[in-house]
Amino acid sequence: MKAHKNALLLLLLLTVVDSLIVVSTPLLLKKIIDDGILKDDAGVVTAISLVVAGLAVLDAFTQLVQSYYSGRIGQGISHDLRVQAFKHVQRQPMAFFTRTQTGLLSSRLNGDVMLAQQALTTLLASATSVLTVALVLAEMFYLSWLISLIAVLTLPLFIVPGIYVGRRLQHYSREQMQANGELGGIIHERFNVGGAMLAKLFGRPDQEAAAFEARAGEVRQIGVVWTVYSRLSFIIMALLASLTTALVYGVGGSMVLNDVFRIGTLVALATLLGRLYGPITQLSSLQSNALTALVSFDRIFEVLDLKPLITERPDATALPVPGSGPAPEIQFDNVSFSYPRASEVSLASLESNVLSPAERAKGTPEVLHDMSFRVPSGELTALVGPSGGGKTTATHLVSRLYDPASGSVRIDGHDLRDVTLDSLRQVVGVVSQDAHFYHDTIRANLLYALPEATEPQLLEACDAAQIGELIRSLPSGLDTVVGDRGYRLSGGEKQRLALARLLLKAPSVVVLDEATAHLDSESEVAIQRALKTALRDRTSVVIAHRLSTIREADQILVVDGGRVRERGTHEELLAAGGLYAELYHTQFNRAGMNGSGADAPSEEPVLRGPVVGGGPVLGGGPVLGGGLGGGPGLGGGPVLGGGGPHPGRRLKGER
Ligand SMILES: Nc1ncnc2c1ncn2[C@@H]1O[C@H](COP(=O)(O)OP(=O)(O)OP(=O)(O)O)[C@@H](O)[C@H]1O
Repeated sequence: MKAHKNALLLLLLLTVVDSLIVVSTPLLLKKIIDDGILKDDAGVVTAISLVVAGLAVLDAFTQLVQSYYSGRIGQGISHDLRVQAFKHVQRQPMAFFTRTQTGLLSSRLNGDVMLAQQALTTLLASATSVLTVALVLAEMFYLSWLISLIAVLTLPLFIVPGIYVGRRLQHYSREQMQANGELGGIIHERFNVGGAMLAKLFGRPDQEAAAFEARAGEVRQIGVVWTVYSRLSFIIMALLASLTTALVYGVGGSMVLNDVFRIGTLVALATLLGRLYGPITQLSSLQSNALTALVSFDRIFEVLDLKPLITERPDATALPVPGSGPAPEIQFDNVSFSYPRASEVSLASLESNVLSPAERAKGTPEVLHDMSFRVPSGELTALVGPSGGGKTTATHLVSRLYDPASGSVRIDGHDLRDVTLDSLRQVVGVVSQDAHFYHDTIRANLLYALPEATEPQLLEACDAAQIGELIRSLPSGLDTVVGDRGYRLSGGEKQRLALARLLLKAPSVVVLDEATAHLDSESEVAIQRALKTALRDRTSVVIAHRLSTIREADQILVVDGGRVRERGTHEELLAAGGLYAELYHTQFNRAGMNGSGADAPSEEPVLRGPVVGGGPVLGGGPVLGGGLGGGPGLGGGPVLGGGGPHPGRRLKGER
């Protein structure tokens, strides 16, 4: 508000000028009639008419400038709010985004800000009416107290319905906003690429359309009631204004006949009355506008008041920049963790399936229990284990998407809660299984990691990630647009592009969720090569699904039930004959159905060579590309060659 102080002062000044013009015109009209027309003085009539015309033009100009400034203030405040809310939501933890429905959030950040701004602009305009009303009433009392009293006595008839209608409007505004937000949420969820695909494969379009229509019907219903209420106040006021004008002419006319005052005074009073109802009408909607603004501000501040769960300490220190020394080591010290409860991280009104407050406050079960391990500098630690064991959760703690409930996660001895978020982001690079890309060019998506990267740097990273040749073969090269969420790239291409993005960022710690089933064998080979480059000299934690990666690991952690059950190298763990050995045998036996024995030493770890599909998968998902040890495996025969692109090929979906 401070930033808009000057504009506000100017607006106030313009309001004074406008109000003075409004009250001076009726006095001039009185003079034209009483001193000009009634006294047959053409000079007075002409002169004063010209002054009235001049004032009318000045008034029009004043009002124009007034609306510019009130608009500027309203828009300025909404701009500040919008930007502040965006930055605030950026700071929210992942848990906020996993719970929040995007459509509702976007309606909050867009729709509510817009409504608040509209209401605020109208409010500013009508607040200026207060001065006009005061001056008009003062002048009316000066001209005739009786007629003014009649006018004042009618005021409650205007204000009472205004208050009632305002309350109803507030109620329906809130309902309308919520319903619109939910409608937006359905559209967003059903029509983003993932949702659209799911609906095509599993959905029942007729039922979905019917459900949507029912929801849209509710929006229509609320909209109709809202429109009626918003018109109602104006209709009542227009009616009352007409009735009182008739009354004033009736009473005032007989006063003129009885020589209480002259006709000029009656015309001045009638004109003033006309000028009174305009601002009063505006003032009576002031309340409903104020309420609308309040509702919207309330909804925006509800978001702004949500404290981010992950924050940076004021005295946080920066981790050493990548490349300034050996890669740091990672340490988990007695880490226990449970996902935050709903009430801690999100707002009930932004979730589609609203839980009761008691359910929202209920604690969630512990997912990681007293987990301790060390990933030495520059080494690779593979996390394996059954699905739901806590591998992904553990990796989330390394990039501080969440904080542990007890114990600590350290990078080079620094507790992550004590380091700056910015430096942590520089040090830790993450590649998830289903890497996300913005609906933009490949170039823009890569530059997201390193905005100052040159074209040769971009291509170099792409080459190292085994995707350079493919990109060069595309008609638009780096300027090819990847579809929404990268849907025009194959799974393997996406992971390689994600690796190129990681290489550009050049973090010293890499957290990687290895791709599982959706890769063709060609991609597998390319990915493994790319991985080799990406992980070299970096401290890495990999949720490993391929035996080749697992065998490359300096250390394997078998994570099950939120605990590290076993640790060691592939050979050590096999020899120990525990859970790892069991997983290995069952998975491998499954992969090598065509006769490769459980311990067949034949599969070549892909990380080491250009050839060969995969081995068995530990910890989830079927295997693509069979092991060399026997037969084709689950997903196809072994592959030779480096997985390069076919010349001139196009992206998925391109014609
Ligand atoms: N956002 C979340 N909120 C609440 N619980 C969660 C959340 N994400 C995961 N969990 C729970 O945490 C436990 C561990 O899940 P996690 O994803 O870490 O397992 P995982 O070992 O990575 O499994 P997978 O191999 O299938 O990916 C599971 O019981 C899961 O249901």
